Order: sequence, then structure tokens, then C-alpha cells
Amino acid sequence: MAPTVEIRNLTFTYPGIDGKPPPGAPPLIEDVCFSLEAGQRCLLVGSNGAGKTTILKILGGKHMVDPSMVRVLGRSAFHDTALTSSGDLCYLGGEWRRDVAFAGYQVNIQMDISAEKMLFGVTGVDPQRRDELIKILDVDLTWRMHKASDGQRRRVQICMGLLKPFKVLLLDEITVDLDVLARANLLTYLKKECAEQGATIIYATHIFDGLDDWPTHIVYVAHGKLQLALPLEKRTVERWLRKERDEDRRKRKERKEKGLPAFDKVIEGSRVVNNGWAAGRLTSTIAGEENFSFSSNSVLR
Ligand SMILES: Nc1ncnc2c1ncn2[C@@H]1O[C@H](COP(=O)(O)OP(=O)(O)OP(=O)(O)O)[C@@H](O)[C@H]1O
Repeated sequence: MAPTVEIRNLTFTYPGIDGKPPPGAPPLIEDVCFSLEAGQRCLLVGSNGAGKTTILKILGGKHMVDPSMVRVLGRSAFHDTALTSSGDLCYLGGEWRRDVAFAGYQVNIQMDISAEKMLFGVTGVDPQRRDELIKILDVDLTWRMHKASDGQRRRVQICMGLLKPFKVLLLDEITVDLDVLARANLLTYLKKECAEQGATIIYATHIFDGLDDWPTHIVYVAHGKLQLALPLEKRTVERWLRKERDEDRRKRKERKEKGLPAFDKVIEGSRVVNNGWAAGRLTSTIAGEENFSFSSNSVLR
């Protein structure tokens, strides 16, 4: 079977002010390879700042890389805009938490609008699918978005994002505000989509509860290196993370003993605000000295 997601020797460094990687900047992602087929569900795990969001964004066509490095459904997500606009490739995460594409417009999720208007305003949707999603996520159609709780708002957003069928779905920690039941229902629904529709899902998360039987693959990212495991063994993931943390601590101690600063020198210049694009697609906004970037989750939650 042809892979739906294919990453071949992916190497990436955030660009500097001139659109090129700053001289001497080490690659954030280095020589990463993995591929997935229709029906497979992959957990993307790693410590804060490991590069999970970056990988998902590259797959979602938000950052430009050489087309030979990343193929989604056999196409380059960045160069082939039809891939995302058709809905075949769907990315839910980061900025999407504030804005959602609504009936062709970008809608701020905190405006005074009812959940019903949002969910029924999207045309070309299978009503049965919409009803099922509303039920699964337990959305009350009378909720006003500007008064809704974070979790309620998140449920409407997820519902919106899944209204149309997808072939490849990229999820970046979107379940954090969901209660245990809503999250469990959603994961079951997504598993069904993979089994019945042959969808492929990559889900970056730090929350392993309830995921024991969910993934078919695990991709662990640490310092640009990859490890694959199958199936999920929570203790294995925790062991990887602990090993990585201990190595980092040891390196910092060694540097301190040699009189060096605890952390490697930060290469100046690799700073792109809003991860390089304004809502939707890449419109680069370059930060000045007053701005700074953390790993995306730290910034956006
Ligand atoms: N727009 C950007 N410009 C420059 N560097 C960035 C940018 N966004 C992220 N980074 C850097 O890239 C690294 C990886 O960030 P990324 O958001 O991919 O990590 P992550 O694994 O998703 O982390 P978390 O678990 O905290 O979400 C971090 O060191 C971060 O500082």
C-alpha cells in the first residue's frame, strides 16, 4: 500500500529575517524518516521543545521544505494548496484554537456567535456526520462562544474541524481542555474514522491516559532523533523521556564543571512570530528583539 504520509530525511531550521536559516544554526529536525499508511494512527511524543509541533506544521504545509522530504497523499503539502483546501489534509492545533475557518471566512472563536450558527453555517456537510459529532462532543447548540468555557469552546472547534471527512488528520494537543468523557468519545470516533474511512492520524500529545489501545505507531522525537515503537507502552515512553532529561542534566553539569554556560549558545536570528504564518497560510512576520519564541504550546495555550 502506498504511504499516505511520508517523511524522508527531513531536516529543518527555522528561518531568520532573510528567510534563510541563520549561519551556524543547528537543524532543529535532522534526518527524520517515517511513513504511515491509510488506517494508521500515530502518537507523536517527546519533551517540550522537541519539535513535535514543527513536524506537524511541516506536514500541514505551514512551513516550506524541499518537496522530496515530505509527501502527504503523494503531494507536497506546502506547494500543493489544493491538498488543504480540499479538506483531505486537516490540521487542528496551535493558532486554530483561536480562529476557525467558517463558511469560507476566518472566524474568531471568541466572538458573540452561537454554537449552532457556527456548526450549521458550514455548507456541504453530511448532516448525519454533524449530528454524530455534536453528540460525541456533547455540544449544546445554544452556547454563545464569547461566554463559553475553554473546554466548551474547544469542543465546538473540534466539531468544526471534523465536520468534513479527511484523509490525513494532524492533531496538536487539541484535547487538553476536554473532560475525560469527551476525550474518550473523541478518541473512539477517530479510531473508527481510521478503520472505516482509511484515514491516517498523527496526534501529538503529552497525555497518555486512555491511549493504551489507540495508536498503531509511536514516533518519539528527541534532539532531532527518532525512535519508533509499537504498540504504546506508557512506561517505555516515560523511560525515554527520563533518559533524555538525565542526559540533558549530565551535559549541563559537565559544561558547568568546565566553566561553560549551562546551555549551548543560542543562535540569533531564528525567530519567526506566529510560527511563520498569519491565520491560514504562510505570511511571515519577523519578530524584533522584544519578541521571543517558546515551543508553540507554551505560547499558545
Ligand atoms: N517560530 C519559531 N521560530 C523559531 N524557533 C521556533 C519557532 N517555533 C518553535 N521554535 C523552536 O523550535 C523548537 C521546537 O518547538 P516545537 O513547538 O516544535 O516543540 P514541541 O515538541 O511541539 O514542544 P511542546 O511539547 O512544548 O509543544 C523549540 O526549541 C522552539 O523554541
